[in-house]
Amino acid sequence: MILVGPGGVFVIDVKNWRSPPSALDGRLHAGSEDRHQEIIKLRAITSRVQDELAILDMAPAVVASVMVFANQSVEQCVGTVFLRGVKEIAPWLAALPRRLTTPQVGRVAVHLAGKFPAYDTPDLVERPVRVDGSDPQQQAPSLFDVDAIARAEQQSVLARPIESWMTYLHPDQLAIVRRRWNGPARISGAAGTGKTVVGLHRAVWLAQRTVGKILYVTFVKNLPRVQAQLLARLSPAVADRVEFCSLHAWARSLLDQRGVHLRVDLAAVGNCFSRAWLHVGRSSVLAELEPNPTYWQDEITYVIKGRGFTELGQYLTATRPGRRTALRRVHREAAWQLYLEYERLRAERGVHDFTDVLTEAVAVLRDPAARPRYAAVIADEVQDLTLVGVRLLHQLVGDAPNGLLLIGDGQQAVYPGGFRLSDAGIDIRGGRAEVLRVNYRNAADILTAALQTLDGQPFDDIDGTVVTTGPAVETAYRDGRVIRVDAATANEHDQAFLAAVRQLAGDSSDDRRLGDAAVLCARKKDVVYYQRLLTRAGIPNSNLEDYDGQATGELKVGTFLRSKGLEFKHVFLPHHDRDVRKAQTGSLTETDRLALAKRQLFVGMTRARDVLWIGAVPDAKLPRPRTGQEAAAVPDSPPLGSR
Ligand SMILES: Nc1ncnc2c1ncn2[C@@H]1O[C@H](COP(=O)(O)OP(=O)(O)OP(=O)(O)O)[C@@H](O)[C@H]1O
Repeated sequence: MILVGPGGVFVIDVKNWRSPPSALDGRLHAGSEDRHQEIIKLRAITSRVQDELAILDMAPAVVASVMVFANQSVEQCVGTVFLRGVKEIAPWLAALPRRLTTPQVGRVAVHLAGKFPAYDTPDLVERPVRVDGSDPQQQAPSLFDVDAIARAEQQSVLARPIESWMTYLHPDQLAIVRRRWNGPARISGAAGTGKTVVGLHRAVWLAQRTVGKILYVTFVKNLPRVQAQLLARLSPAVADRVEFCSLHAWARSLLDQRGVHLRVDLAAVGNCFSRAWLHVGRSSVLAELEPNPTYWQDEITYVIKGRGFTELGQYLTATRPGRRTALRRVHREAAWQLYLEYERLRAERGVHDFTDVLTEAVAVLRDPAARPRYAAVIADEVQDLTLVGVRLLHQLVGDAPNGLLLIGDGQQAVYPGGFRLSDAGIDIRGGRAEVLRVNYRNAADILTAALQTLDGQPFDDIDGTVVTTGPAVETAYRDGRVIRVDAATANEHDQAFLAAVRQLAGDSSDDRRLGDAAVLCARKKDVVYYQRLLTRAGIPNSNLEDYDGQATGELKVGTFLRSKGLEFKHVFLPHHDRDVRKAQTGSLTETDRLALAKRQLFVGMTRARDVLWIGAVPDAKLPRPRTGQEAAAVPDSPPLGSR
């Protein structure tokens, strides 16, 4: 039976077993008898229904398999199949959040009725008879608990409605979700084109067709929580089959399980770098090229260690994707000396940085027996991983069909440096590079303003090409606006900012408008500053680091980096251009600093769906560029891979 309702489409198989159903080792049993074949048959029909619904652009996640048991009380899952007793089924269906409107239910039902014609059944006239002659209609217990269904319906009404993308996809998105690749694949596309949406649907599709776990990793540490929430709403049946984790957390847990304990201490490694700079960096040719040691710290993190170089020869001949400042041989030799000194001091202190965690995990996984088994690995925001990180993921599934999926957009790379997939031995040729082109998130004015910030600057793509033109992207039409405030002083700027936030909150008790808004800043210290300012003004706010995707009434405050992959109806960017202006130091590495600051700002701007507020104090004097020595004492970018 196929049931279509507001909660989705359900392929239902009704069983009348004597023994209670149960799941043993992931297989369906009736008492002690293995009846898993029934699950396989049901899944096969579900898959046919999914194929038919793809014609209506409907995502596979909409279709669920359910086995209903007469005479049994059961509420559990076997793989992705729901088992429900006849008493449980109705309240369960009634409680589901609404996915389809009434007209959509009608369209889907008509379409499926045409594809799956009903069996002819003889007209049965049911005439229950009791031997004692009493009227069974009067005495039979009701099939459903009407109160329970009413309570469940109430629950459904209160539940957040399912977003449209959880049900319907663009034909290009849907085709990618269902594609069969014979090796690693990659999805790219400009901001807001639904890359993560496709990644989540793909995870569901894979989970429905495999038995192993799917690993879904990203670089940012708060994003996995949000993505896990989304997947649980998209397809509750597969929620425990998909493991969401940041790459570093995953690698650390792997090392812990294998008994390899590293002492990751960011303050200590930062100190090791500062000392290494004082010993061998600041008196070298490096300081002439760029006196701010942060640039060289990044060179070690993202280029030398991030790409896993172990010999000077490798570094001397390497191209440096993501960094355009030309380094001559003397500079590379000096950077290598700085790296060696840093490593010496680090080893002396017995501390490790984040890259060490990934490098060590790669070493552990060289032994195939040490590799955890995954049916597939999906990496989101892949442009922010280092080469070592991508190698680690590739080790887990190799070139298996549908094994590795890399999702990302080089234009949104927020860390310096980069890599090419070919350096990781990953080949995506042969129709395994997909591009998405419709932006669903940003109002057209917001996207235009964000692209103007980038000013057409080229960026290095992980496929090894340099992209020099803006992305070909259409916006799905939506109203929205960009509000620009140029203030004369910082105080005036902040007053305008607070007035805009207050206006958003209004005087109403509806705190949802604040809850779907964020204040994004380039630096952590600005986050602290704006949280204080908001708190003093009595505006409820919370740090984006603590956000897990659950709706709250608080205004979120965080850095551009923490906002990766997220989106809000309203976004405020106080002093939005400060880092871009600061990057224009006139130093020889200005191109790299400027490109990075612009990409980070671009990420912040493209988090806004409807309204983007951007403040600036155009005439503000910026602090003079620091000398190498001062900067060494106060690192101004994430220390050696802090996330
Ligand atoms: N088919 C769709 N129908 C309706 N909305 C969609 C669709 N696909 C995506 N969206 C909307 O676009 C938003 C952006 O999608 P998503 O976060 O997946 O984009 P992205 O390409 O990963 O973005 P970014 O790279 O900027 O983080 C989603 O939250 C969703 O609201």
